[in-house]
Parts: sequence; structure tokens; C-alpha cells
Amino acid sequence: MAAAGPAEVVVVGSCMTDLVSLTTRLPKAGETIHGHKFFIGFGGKGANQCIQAARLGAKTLMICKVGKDSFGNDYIENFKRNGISTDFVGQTEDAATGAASIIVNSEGQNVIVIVAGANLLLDSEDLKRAANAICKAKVIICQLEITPAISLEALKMAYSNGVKTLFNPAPAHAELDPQFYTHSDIFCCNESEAEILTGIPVGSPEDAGKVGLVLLERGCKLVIVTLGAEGCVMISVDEPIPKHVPAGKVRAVDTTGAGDSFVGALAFFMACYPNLSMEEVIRKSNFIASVSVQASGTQSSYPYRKDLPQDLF
Ligand SMILES: Nc1ncnc2c1ncn2[C@@H]1O[C@H](COP(=O)(O)OP(=O)(O)OP(=O)(O)O)[C@@H](O)[C@H]1O
Ligand SMILES: [K+]
Repeated sequence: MAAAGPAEVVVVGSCMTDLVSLTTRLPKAGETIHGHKFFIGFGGKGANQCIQAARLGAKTLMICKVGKDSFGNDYIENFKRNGISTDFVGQTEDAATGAASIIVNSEGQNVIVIVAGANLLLDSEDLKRAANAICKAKVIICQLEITPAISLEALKMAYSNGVKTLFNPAPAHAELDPQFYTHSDIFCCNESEAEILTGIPVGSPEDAGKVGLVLLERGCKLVIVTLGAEGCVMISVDEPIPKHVPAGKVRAVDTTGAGDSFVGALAFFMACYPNLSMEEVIRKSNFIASVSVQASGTQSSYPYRKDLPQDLF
């Protein structure tokens, strides 16, 4: 269980239950087919990032909303098992816990339906109740799987109290409120999000550097563009020359959830090792995320501190 005292990493974001069916092919409209395997997974970008930060040893707190249903109860248990404070996990009767129904065929192609449900009912009142925790955190993480105005409100609350803000604009919206840029200490996106936000297609570290410059001009303090197996590119107001931080070579078996592992690790190292340079924080986060791609599933692939090389800490 987490120790007493304020949480170091606070996440304001989503929880989703993944309902996954494996089939040989995807069904056509109106068709019923039989799959060969079904499993339920814990997902949602906010929760994933919180779980990774907690498994590395940060004192974490989740601010989110689930339904008053069995998926919601199970999700709260999942947070508790990972040592995450659930004081501000609300349960509503007005919507179901967020769910992603996923069908994957034998070629690995998928169709996905997401019903955000209770995630969209997280509101200003919920943030006000958690204001003390937000303002005492070392790092706050927000994404876009809840109502964007609520993410922005949380970022502003944290920013105005000197809490480091880490914003992950996922899933990307082309018309992002410009205040997201000016209230992000760290703005971390992947290649496709980078393209949606800037119109610059990203296929190389050079392209990522161009994106970084555009996002600095929009007001971010430090931009990270993740590049899958290539690691990522960072650029900051203090050092406005793009720097490629490569990831180690590994045998990837399932890259699902790598981006959230990376963001959770970033928050952990920023909160718990404030004297590390950002380049070192990013190098270590690349390593953590590269461990996650060597195991299947999302949260199920996220490493625990005890299983990692101890020179990371
Ligand atoms: N094949 C890989 N080998 C090593 N590291 C990887 C690999 N794929 C991803 N990573 C690590 O994970 C980080 C995030 O990956 P990526 O840029 O693919 O994020 P993403 O597109 O948001 O991922 P996803 O949507 O699959 O969660 C990378 O910066 C890198 O550190
Ligand atoms: K994985």
C-alpha cells in the first residue's frame, strides 16, 4: 500500500475496460461469427499511465469516474492492487464504466468501438474536491480521453500552483485549445498525434524535430515526439535544437500500450528524481517502455520496479 503524505504523481484521466475477442476474420455487417478466445483487460490512457508510474514506485493518485457497475468495482480493485489512491475515483449511476469492445483477427487487424461512458461525466466539481491533491503533486498527467475542457482545467490548476504539467494529447484533436500548449511543461505526443496537430507527417527524427519547433512556438516548454522503435526526439525552450534519444534494440512482441508506459515512466522519474536531466529521464523512460513491448497486453506488460535493473533507480 502507498505510504502517507501527498501523492507525487496525480493523473486526471480515463479508465476503460477492454473486452477483447480473437477471431480468424472480422465479421461483416449483420453477421455473427465465432471467435476462439475472449479476455477482459484494464485500459484507458489515464489509468495505464498511472499504473506504470505506480509500479515504478511513485506515490500515485487517480482522479477519474467509473460506473456503479461490476466493471467499475473491478477497476477500483485494480487501482488498489497497484497501490494507487482511489480517494478521488468517483462512481456514477448515470453512465456505464468506459468500455472498448475489440475484435482482433489472425492477421492482427482489429475493429474497436469505444464508449467513453462515465469518463465523460468527470466534471469541475470532481476537480474542485481533489484540488488539494492536485496542488500538492510533483507532476500531473492529463490526456484527451475525458472531456477536453476538464483536462485543461486540471492542467491550469496544477500549472498555477507550480506543479509540473505533463500533457499527452491523445487521442489527438486537430482543433486543440491553444491553452493546452501554454500550460504544458512537457508536451508528449506520438507520430500520428504530431501530424494531426501540426500537419507535418512524421517519418524520421528530423520530421519530429520540425514538429517540436512548431509546438514550442505554440507555447510548450518542452516537447517530446515518440517514434516507436526509434525512441523519441526532444526539444525545449532552453535547448531549441532537436535531440534524438534512441531506444535500445529489443524483440518486440506487442507494442500495445507502449506510449502510456513511456508517459507513466516520464512522470515517475520527473517526480522522484527531480535532479536528473530531461535527457536522462527520457533515456530511462525509453528503457521502461521498451520492456513493455516485450510482453503482451497493456497493463499486463508494464514492469515493476523489483523486476528492473536497479541502476535505473
Ligand atoms: N519496437 C520498439 N522497441 C523499443 N522500444 C519501443 C518500441 N516500440 C515502442 N517503444 C518505446 O515506447 C515508446 C512509445 O512508443 P510509440 O511511439 O510507438 O507510442 P504510441 O504510438 O503512443 O504507442 P501505442 O499506441 O502502441 O501505445 C517509444 O518512444 C519507445 O521508448
Ligand atoms: K505490450
